[in-house]
Amino acid sequence: MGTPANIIVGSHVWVEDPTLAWIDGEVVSIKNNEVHVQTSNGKKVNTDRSKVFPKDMEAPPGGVDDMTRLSYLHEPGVLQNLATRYELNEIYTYTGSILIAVNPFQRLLHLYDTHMMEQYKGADFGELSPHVFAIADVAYREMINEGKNNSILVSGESGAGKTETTKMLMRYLAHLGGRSGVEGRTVEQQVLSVKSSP
Ligand SMILES: Nc1ncnc2c1ncn2[C@@H]1O[C@H](COP(=O)(O)OP(=O)(O)OP(=O)(O)O)[C@@H](O)[C@H]1O
Repeated sequence: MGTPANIIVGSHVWVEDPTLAWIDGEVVSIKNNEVHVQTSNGKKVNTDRSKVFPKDMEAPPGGVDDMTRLSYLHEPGVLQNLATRYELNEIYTYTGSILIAVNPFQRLLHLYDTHMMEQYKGADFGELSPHVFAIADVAYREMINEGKNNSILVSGESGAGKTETTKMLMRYLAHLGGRSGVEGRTVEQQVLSVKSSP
């Protein structure tokens, strides 16, 4: 995460904050490698130039749905984008072909209903809003088209939402399999019952 050299007096920047992780502010002076920043919450911070990151003042108010479109792909930029989207209940964001999911800690039922599954079925990747169904759809289609096994890696720290995400992936894949199966159970019921077995 290199720091661009174009930090000057008046630049809008991000600096580390012990409580908020990052806070935005404006550079008021620079002496050698020490940068003085007036933060938006009224503090004065003196820090090394290498710890000051430019803030994109032209970022769309609702954030971007693919982080490769961020002007600055640094930690505060990424976190700011995720937080902006999260406030709008947009829990999914792409970084290229990778999906980032932020745990909503609430049921967002509209995100996972049958109507939503139907929308993602066969849709070009990136055509619709970032979603776990889009990832499952691409993986499934590649598997069918190339006739090879495929995998989806779900990773994150404890409590991040891996189990929920995996459930949604399996539900979508089972939905694609769609026909009624043995003993009158749908493929979805069969797949989900396999997962919950001890
Ligand atoms: N997409 C989601 N929608 C609604 N709630 C969610 C979602 N993802 C996570 N949660 C909530 O967060 C809780 C923790 O998520 P989950 O069990 O999936 O985490 P995990 O990454 O599998 O954790 P661990 O590694 O500790 O098993 C869930 O019980 C659920 O309440």
